[in-house]
Amino acid sequence: MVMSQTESAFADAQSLEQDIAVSVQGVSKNYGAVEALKNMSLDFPRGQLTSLLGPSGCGKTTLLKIIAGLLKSDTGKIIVNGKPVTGPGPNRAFVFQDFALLPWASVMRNVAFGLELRGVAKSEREDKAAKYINDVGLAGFEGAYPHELSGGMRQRVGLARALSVDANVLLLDEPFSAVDEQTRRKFQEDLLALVANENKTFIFVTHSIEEAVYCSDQIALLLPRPSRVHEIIRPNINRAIGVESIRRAPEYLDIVDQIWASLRAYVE
Ligand SMILES: Nc1ncnc2c1ncn2[C@@H]1O[C@H](COP(=O)(O)OP(=O)(O)OP(=O)(O)O)[C@@H](O)[C@H]1O
Repeated sequence: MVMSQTESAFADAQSLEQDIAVSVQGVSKNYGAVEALKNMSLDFPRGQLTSLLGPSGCGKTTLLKIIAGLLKSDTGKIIVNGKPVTGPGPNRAFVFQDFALLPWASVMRNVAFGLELRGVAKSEREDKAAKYINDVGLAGFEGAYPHELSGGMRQRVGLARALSVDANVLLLDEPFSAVDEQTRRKFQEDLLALVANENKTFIFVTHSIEEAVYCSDQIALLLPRPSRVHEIIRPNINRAIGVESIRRAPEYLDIVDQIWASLRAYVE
């Protein structure tokens, strides 16, 4: 039997054997009577971008916070680089939805802030911050303050700060939700370049099926009530054909349709 690309995207995920950076093992979390996560298990391959995709309320942010060590699970454990998570740690950096920048500090200080908290000397932290300011496309804005920047630029500051602390796991909670479509697309390209060049593990919450299929090595499709991993999909998009061709390619559109079919019942 010949498998379609869509079928093989789903099958590949099952036969995957890889170096796992983050492993979620039997994690449950209740908020009072609300079962936000129920016995969830999920692995995140090292050096890859995994999206958490699913309808509102399926526990994506909760899972991200538990991985970050900002929230305790009721049952189960999180293993990062082979060790159980007991709280926040330097191997993970969180990029918040609202970017969480210091309004009174320049771009340079904001980006270097994580290193400042760790006691890294000023010249060393500014060298490092300068590299990531450049990598996220903000060269020339080192002295600007958050209120002088657009939403997209502030988001880049948040990302540069997360990159500069040398965490090998980056947790991004809907980083593209507050920006216009054009900025979002540019940012997706930059993110893909970072994934290719940085050998870091990216865990990325999104509501957008198209974005998940375009950007991800792996998509964990979560469904609610009770929240669970419905499917793991590896899109295997050939990015060499260029953005515009990808967005029209039948294999890309097939995966988008198949995910939409799974989600439809929960959003109508
Ligand atoms: N602090 C809290 N107290 C009570 N209930 C909460 C709390 N945080 C989240 N919840 C509930 O837990 C469930 C999962 O929430 P969570 O924010 O993790 O979902 P999500 O998939 O990230 O949602 P969204 O896509 O809307 O951001 C939801 O039903 C939410 O209302």
